Amino acid sequence: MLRAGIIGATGYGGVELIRLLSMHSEVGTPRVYSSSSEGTALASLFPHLHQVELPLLESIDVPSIAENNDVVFLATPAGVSAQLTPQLLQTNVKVIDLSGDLRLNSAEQYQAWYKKQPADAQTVEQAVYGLPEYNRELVKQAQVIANPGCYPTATLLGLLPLAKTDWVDPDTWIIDAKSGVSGAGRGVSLGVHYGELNESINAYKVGQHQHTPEIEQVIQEQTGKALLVQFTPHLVPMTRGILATTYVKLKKQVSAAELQEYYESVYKDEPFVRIRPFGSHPRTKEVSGSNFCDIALHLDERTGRVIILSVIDNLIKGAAGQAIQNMNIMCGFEETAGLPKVPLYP
Ligand SMILES: NC(=O)C1=CN([C@@H]2O[C@H](COP(=O)(O)OP(=O)(O)OC[C@H]3O[C@@H](n4cnc5c(N)ncnc54)[C@H](OP(=O)(O)O)[C@@H]3O)[C@@H](O)[C@H]2O)C=CC1
Ligand SMILES: CC(=O)N[C@@H](CCC(=O)OP(=O)(O)O)C(=O)O
Repeated sequence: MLRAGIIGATGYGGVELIRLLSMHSEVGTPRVYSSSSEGTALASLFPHLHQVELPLLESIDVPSIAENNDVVFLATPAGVSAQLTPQLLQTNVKVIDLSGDLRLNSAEQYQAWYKKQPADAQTVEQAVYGLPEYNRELVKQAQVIANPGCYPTATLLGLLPLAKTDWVDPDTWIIDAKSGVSGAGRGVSLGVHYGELNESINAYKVGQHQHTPEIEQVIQEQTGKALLVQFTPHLVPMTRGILATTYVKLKKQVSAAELQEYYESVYKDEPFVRIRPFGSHPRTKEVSGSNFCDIALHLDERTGRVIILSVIDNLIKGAAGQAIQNMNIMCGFEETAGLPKVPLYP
């Protein structure tokens, strides 16, 4: 059995990793690590985990973590992986980082968008961006994965097929995305207070969200074109889910049938991307609890724009599920192992 450890096990990403790993036939009972609750039983903090067999939370001691695990997930806030991952990589352990610390190639970009000290250049260079649909071969060989951000996952899976064609004007990408509040993690702040959030919707970090350079970097890597995207995230009063609505201007005439056929062919062998009928309206509820990204295409002939709708569960395809998908690929397991086959509904 694979030995897996989770640092940041008391957060939303961490407990979702525990839930999914508990259903994985190739992985043993994970070890769980905490910077604040050493010696505590996780089930005393999370009663829903009551029957899951787990050891007590352990402190974060790198030599002991490396000795006792084959794979370590970091479900920790920005800044932590930049410190821990270089130490973990001195050993044979594989690392899957759910935070944004290892995603941006440029230290200047990381500092500018995350306002934190970047990881050392060698660690960042070693990290493979874990979007399996586009980087599967690199993920297979990787020792360290930068698990993609939740908004970039939904956005890039929707946008990349079209970005790779010469059908669109690359300077016209606009992404309008909405997230449930679990995207902000378990920590409390005024913005995620029930009374502030319920029956309300707001944009935030307009023109300043840290996932903007991540989306631009991956488009450039995948298409060779450097470009700027307009990305606006919104907070909506639901627990889970992201809907990304992406707009781009066509520069060639393309029919609805061509678009649909093209997307279906790009993703035909992908276990976690489902192309919906042309002109449909995927709901976050229809992927909730699963590792699916559902995508629907629209064409507005009046304005000459394609509109791409993509939905994911931010905690699964946007975080813990994609991390396990990456682990499966790195370890030679079935890519779908441990990941729910049917979403929760309603
Ligand atoms: N929520 C989501 O939908 C997504 C989250 N992410 C990213 O994944 C990471 C985890 O997110 P999420 O689980 O939501 O966050 P949470 O805030 O829910 O949990 C983070 C955990 O990190 C631990 N932690 C805090 N400070 C430190 C520290 N200095 N050193 C070590 N551990 C620390 C805490 O546990 P303890 O006090 O026990 O150590 C805490 O429970 C973040 O980087 C986030 O941006 C990425 C995609 C989606
Ligand atoms: C709703 C909400 O607040 N979402 C978070 C998701 C970002 C995240 O998870 O951050 P990294 O992936 O970059 O670490 C946000 O917008 O900051």
